[in-house]
Order: sequence, then C-alpha cells, then structure tokens
Amino acid sequence: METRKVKETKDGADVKRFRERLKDKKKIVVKIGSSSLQHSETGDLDYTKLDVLVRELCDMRNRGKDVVLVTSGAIAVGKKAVNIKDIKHEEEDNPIAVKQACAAVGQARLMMTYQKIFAEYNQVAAQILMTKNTIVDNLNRYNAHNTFSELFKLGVIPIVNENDTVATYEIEIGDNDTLSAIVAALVDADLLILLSDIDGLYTDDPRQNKNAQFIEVVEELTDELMDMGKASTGSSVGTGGMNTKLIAAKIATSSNIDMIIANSKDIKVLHRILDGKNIGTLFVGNKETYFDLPEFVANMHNN
Ligand SMILES: Nc1ncnc2c1ncn2[C@@H]1O[C@H](COP(=O)(O)OP(=O)(O)O)[C@@H](O)[C@H]1O
Ligand SMILES: N[C@@H](CCC(=O)OP(=O)(O)O)C(=O)O
Repeated sequence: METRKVKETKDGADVKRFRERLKDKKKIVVKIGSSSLQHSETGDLDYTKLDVLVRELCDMRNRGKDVVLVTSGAIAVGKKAVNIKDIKHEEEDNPIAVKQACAAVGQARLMMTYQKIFAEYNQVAAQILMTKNTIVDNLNRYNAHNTFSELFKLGVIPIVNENDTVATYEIEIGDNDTLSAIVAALVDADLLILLSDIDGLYTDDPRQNKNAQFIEVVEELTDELMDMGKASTGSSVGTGGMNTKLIAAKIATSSNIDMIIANSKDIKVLHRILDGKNIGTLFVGNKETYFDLPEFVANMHNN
C-alpha cells in the first residue's frame, strides 16, 4: 500500500478545491507513452487499451471538450513491423537512421490503428507531426496554432507526435512528455494529462526505493522537486522517466495549465479525473508566471 504525501496548500485550504476545478476544464491534451501502448511481454500493441483510450477521448468530445492526443509508439511499432528487437547504438553505423526508418514505418501503422478505432466511435481524427521548428519559427507556429483551432471548430481530435523521420531524433524535442506540454501551451489548453506506467510522482523512484512516498498535489515546482526526477531513467521502452515529466510540468504550470500524471493501467481514470476524483499527481497551474514558449524551445537542450 502506498503512503500518500499531501503537500499543504499555500493558504492552508483543502486540496479538494484543485480537484473540483478539473470538472470545468474545456481544452484537454492527453499524452500516452510507448510503454503504455504495448504488451510488455511481446511488444505488440495492446488493442484493448487503445480501444479504451479512444473511447474515453471520444466521450470527452461528447461532453463538449476540445481534445488532443499526443501519442508515442511510432518507433516501437515500426521496430516490431520490420522485426528489429533492439537498436544498439554501439553496433549500428547510424542508429538514429534506424530509429527514423522504424518511425516512418510505425507512424503510419499507428495512425491506421487509431483511425480505425476512432471511426468505430464515429469520430474524425487528424494527424499533426511536429518538430522543434514548428514552435521556434514564427510563421510555422502561427500556422500550427491556426490548424489546431480549425480542427477544434470542426470537432476533430488531432493526434500529435514528433516528426521523428525528419527531426534529428534525440537532439530536437526528443520526448513526448515535453512535446505534449509544448502542444498544451501552443493550443492554450487548460489541462494536460500524462498517462504513464506509474501512479504519479513519488519522493523517489518507487521501483528502487520502497520508502518513496506518493505526492498527491504539487502547488509549486521547487528546485528540490525538479531534482527528484533528474536521476531517473524510466522503463526500457519509455524515453524520459520522471525527469521529462517534471520538465513538462514546468512548461505546463508556467503557462497556467494544470497537469496530472496518472497510471495508464486503467485508462478509465480519464473520465474520473474530469469528475474531480483524487487520481494521480496534480501539478497546479500558475497564473502569475509568463512563459515564452518559442524562446524556451529554441534553447531547450542548452539549458
Ligand atoms: N520520483 C519518481 N516518481 C515516480 N516514478 C519515478 C521517479 N523517478 C523515476 N521514476 C521512474 O519513471 C518511470 C516512468 O517513466 P517512463 O518509463 O519514461 O514512463 P512512460 O513510458 O509512461 O512515459 C516509472 O516507472 C519509475 O520507475
Ligand atoms: N516519438 C517517439 C516517442 C518518443 C517518446 O517520448 O516516447 P515515450 O517515452 O514512450 O513517451 C515515437 O513515437 O516512437
């Protein structure tokens, strides 16, 4: 049984009020990682999970919300399709090209699967592939923003991933936790939900430290909290571990967007979160900060 650690609110008020306001969120970005989409034993797609994910997203649309899905999985699905088990950097002449080739195969397959399931719920979905330049270049950013706005007006759910085949993978945005927060800031979302292979943020990696305590709410991302993720690596399938989730939290909360990390083992948590239930770790958006998105993305890997 996990020990829950509830951070006191600044004014001592009940943390429940932060959960209550989740009921009113209108524009929601949901991110799912590769490890959550696959069966861990075989690496094949978990269709049951994908089905529940799509159903939850369509139901959010039916509740009148604007919804974006940021999905990983292109490389993992591509690797499976061309029968590559491991991309070992020391054994490949050009490991990045191998990953990019896998992404080219896998992205199309992944979208095919999503399109099929979204169609079952009579929901139109779109694909948006982004690179660092989509945000840094003013005209690109303006066009991307307008495209999202039009898709929302049309009731379409945009499905986003990094354009791994043209991005220099690992030195551009590189992970979808960060990408999802960037997307949330770009579209002026009011909630970002990261579905992970863990319940939320702990005081330390609970897989390494049995005494790690669960943190229910983070009202202020202190340096101490940011350091909590730095040593982490995450699963063998996932890219960023907790570090990239905390970077995402920094981007989101500085843009006044609430963010939640929740466990993807039961994707039905999505509607429960929107019902104000106490699930996952909630990072509270900060109204007082100004966040310069293009500036941040331009300097991302220099920080
Ligand atoms: N402080 C922490 N709190 C929670 N999980 C942590 C922490 N530090 C490291 N981790 C690890 O990060 C993992 C989640 O990252 P990752 O595997 O990249 O997830 P995903 O593929 O879902 O994005 C957890 O399974 C956990 O082992
Ligand atoms: N863009 C890559 C995923 C990168 C990524 O961040 O993966 P993950 O840590 O599983 O969310 C892909 O689609 O394979």
